[in-house]
Amino acid sequence: MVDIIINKYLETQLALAKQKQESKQEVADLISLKSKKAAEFISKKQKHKNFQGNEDDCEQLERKISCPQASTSVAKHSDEDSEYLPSCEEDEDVNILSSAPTSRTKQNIKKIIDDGDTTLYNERIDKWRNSVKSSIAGKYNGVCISADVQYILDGNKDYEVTHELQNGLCVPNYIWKQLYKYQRTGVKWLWELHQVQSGGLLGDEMGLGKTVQIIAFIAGLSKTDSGSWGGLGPSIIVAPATVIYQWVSHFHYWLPHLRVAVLHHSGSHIGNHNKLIRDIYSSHGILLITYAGVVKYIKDLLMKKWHYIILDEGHKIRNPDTQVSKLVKKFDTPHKLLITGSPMQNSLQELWSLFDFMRPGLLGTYTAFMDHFAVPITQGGYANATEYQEATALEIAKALKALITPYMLRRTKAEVQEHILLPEKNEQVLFCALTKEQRDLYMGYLMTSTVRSILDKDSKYGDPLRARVLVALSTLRKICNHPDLYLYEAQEENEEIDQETFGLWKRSGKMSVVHSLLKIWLKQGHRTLIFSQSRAMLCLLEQHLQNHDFKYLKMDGSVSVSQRQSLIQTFNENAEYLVFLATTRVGGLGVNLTGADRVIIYDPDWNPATDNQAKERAWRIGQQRDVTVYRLLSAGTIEEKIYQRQIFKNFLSNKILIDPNQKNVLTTSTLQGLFTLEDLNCEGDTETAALFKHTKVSLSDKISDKGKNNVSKSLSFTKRKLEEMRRKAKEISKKIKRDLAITSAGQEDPREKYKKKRESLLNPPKVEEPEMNVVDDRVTHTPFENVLSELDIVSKHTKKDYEENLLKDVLNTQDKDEGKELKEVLNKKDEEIELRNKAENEVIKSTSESQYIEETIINARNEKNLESLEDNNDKIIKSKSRKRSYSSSDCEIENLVKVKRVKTKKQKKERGKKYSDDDYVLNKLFAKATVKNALHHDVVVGLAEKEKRHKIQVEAIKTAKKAVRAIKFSTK
Ligand SMILES: Nc1ncnc2c1ncn2[C@@H]1O[C@H](COP(=O)(O)OP(=O)(O)OP(=O)(O)O)[C@@H](O)[C@H]1O
Repeated sequence: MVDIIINKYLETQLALAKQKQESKQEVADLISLKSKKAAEFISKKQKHKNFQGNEDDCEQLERKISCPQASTSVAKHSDEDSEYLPSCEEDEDVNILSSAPTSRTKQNIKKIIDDGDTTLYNERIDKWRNSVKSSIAGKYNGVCISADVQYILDGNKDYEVTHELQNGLCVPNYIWKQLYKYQRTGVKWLWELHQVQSGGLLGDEMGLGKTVQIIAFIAGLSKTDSGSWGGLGPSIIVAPATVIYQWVSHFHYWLPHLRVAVLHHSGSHIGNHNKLIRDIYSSHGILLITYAGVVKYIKDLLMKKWHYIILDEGHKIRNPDTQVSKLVKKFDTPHKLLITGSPMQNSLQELWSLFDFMRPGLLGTYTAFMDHFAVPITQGGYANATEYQEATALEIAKALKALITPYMLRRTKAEVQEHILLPEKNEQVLFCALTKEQRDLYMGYLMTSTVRSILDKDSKYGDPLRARVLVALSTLRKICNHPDLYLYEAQEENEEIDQETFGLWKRSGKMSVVHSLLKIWLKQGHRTLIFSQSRAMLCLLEQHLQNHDFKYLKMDGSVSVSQRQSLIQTFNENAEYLVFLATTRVGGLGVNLTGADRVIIYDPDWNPATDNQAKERAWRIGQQRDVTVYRLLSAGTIEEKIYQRQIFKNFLSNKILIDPNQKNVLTTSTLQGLFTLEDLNCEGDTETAALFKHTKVSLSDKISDKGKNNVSKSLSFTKRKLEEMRRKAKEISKKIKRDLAITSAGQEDPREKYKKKRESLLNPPKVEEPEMNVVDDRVTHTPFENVLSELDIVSKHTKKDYEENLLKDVLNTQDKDEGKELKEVLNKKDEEIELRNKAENEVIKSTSESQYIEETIINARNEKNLESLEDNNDKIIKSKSRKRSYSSSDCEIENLVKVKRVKTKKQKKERGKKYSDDDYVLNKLFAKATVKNALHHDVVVGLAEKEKRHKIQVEAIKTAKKAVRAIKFSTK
């Protein structure tokens, strides 16, 4: 009877598997009707909508989910949050110039005041002088703290003395002495350029103090009587809006006597801007201006001859065709400096544009450069390049590097680590599973007419392909972030949203990861920066933080420029704020956010530099704690493709800036490839994880290995005790056999029989392809298998639960009569199981004991004051009877058979010590199956294989020489 039922069950399962296989081909039918309808509806709506005009949506969304900080009177800014579209050149305050400064943050944030207003400037100077006087007299008045005042307070007498460089630049001692060695080299290099009347590019990695080096150099100029200006002449610094006030505060600290005014509506100057330009010009001060400001005031600025023009985050002019790039090149001075930590981001033409500003002609004309340098280097960079192309690319890259090296100074953090002693940084890419809802929406959207029209070569749609592709990609990215960012578009204007479920973290794979991370980090005492491309996503994250009582600050394009720096300072100085939310474009550039030691990059940008800039906000001089960066990617989606694109771009810039020998592993991607949802491969890897297998973080291995090592090293039972344990295990094993023999006398061992059946159920004939589930079996099984090997007998208990579940499943799949029969069988089975339980419990007891013993010994090994393992073992054995049960209710995660270990308080504490915070976090994420794979980002981007010697090398060198000749010729 049992046989028949089980056979029937098997047949049903096979039929189900077959059905599944068939239905996979018609995946459309699997998609929930609601999602499909929504996808079509939104797709239609998008056709009538300008794909960039989603600022209004964002404002509305903020109001609808009633973020308390959202004000209804917020001025509309089209800021840098270009919401998922490839990076553009716009400055972030293009529209802010004409609008009144507004803020949605209710925190009491103090504004930083520039020297635009003459009276305020004079007041500041008076305060500073008094502070200097009082500190010299040993009675510091506590009013103004600047570098020189601090220097005096530190007991230094030579605050007025300067350090003279070769050929006369005199840098005040109080600055010079505080510079790191490599920063002094930087100042010397700037002075050399100055003497040969040349511009240059200071390209040190983010956070190495480029601002400080520039200020030290300016301080030197202001103290040096040389050149036609007799020292420092009036100068302009152009910077992104967010960092304008950071410059002000740096100048006020390092060089307090200098007048520094902001030409922006947020500045302290009131009235005609020409008056401010005149004032600053005549006082040989510094005029700070945004990139958008340059466009606005260019005529008035060009009326005067300036001593220096310095572009901070100068990569803003990387596109030679933008208005601002063309305008900044019009300033008539040889002293042009460009500062950026990301000199090359997407393509080689960017490098040309930067050099065209500060060293015009060095790289020839644009066309010559593209033809002879950019094209061969890029071509040779693809994985499918011929050997000749590769060799040529290498030689030309070397030649280019040699050309630019004298005018570009770039040091990496690794190179100067011995000076700055930065803490460790751990950067990983986490591949997060989509939720079922996201997956359905994603697949649904891939089948809409919008996507079909893109992929259909004979499409009759009239609008340009690029625009349609951008709309579609942006939609897919929204789904990856949170289903509601997408579904929201389907709502009518006045429709109220369901406050209960709207933006719920559980509905998004990546948000679930953020939720887990924040919970753990709160306990571990970390503070976090979260960057997203999109203001709308930030809104959902904000709502989540409010719902969970996280204290946070938020900075996006709607925060007024004058308050951004104060907001940053508030976060850095005030540990009660646990999270700083920012859009990547506003908060990710140029600012110091060292108050945080954890960074989450929620969604990837097409431009790797944007994400790199963002993560560098925390890992920079001033950071005291180890930093961990997590880049979140939705597995199998467009986000993986974006990440791959980032890697290629990184490779390209590394080839020029670091090592021309760098080799690429990526091929070009097709349009079709962008519009797919990739499944995991047979090894459970996402596409990118498979490509960069060697960079994978395999935490489960790490932990189990650690465990194993510890166990093997720490097994120091006495011979007598080991014998005792072996004897006990044998007894138990005999008892089990006896019990089973009684229950199945004369029959084939039902346990064996059932085991066989179960095996065939668990491993049915290969008709079914692995399907990518919300919970990733493979990831969850890996740790499980590792645990199995360690806890062989214990795992049987959990396997047994699985068997029971399988049988229960049968009840749901059969019709009623069969169900009755099955119930009877199940009851019988239950009896068998109960009997077996009894027997196995004995085994489990002993195993849980030995497990407990093992763990305690591992922990005990780490104790400094461990008396003796012998004594400890005795104690453990005495207390063993108290710690023994494993129950199926311990299984917390869907599809995951998890063995919960029994832990004492002491063990928990020790465990914390044993694994780092990051290991613990990843372990949790893997266990929850929200993360499928993790890669070490640094290893992925730093792929530097040793170049093979090619026979055609000589030929390549010749071509490179020709290219250099062509460039030179083109400028004549
Ligand atoms: N010699 C120094 N002494 C003390 N602090 C320093 C020194 N050099 C740099 N710093 C501090 O290090 C931090 C980073 O410096 P800065 O903002 O100049 O870096 P950056 O290279 O311009 O970064 P980014 O490229 O991100 O704009 C700042 O807080 C700065 O005050």
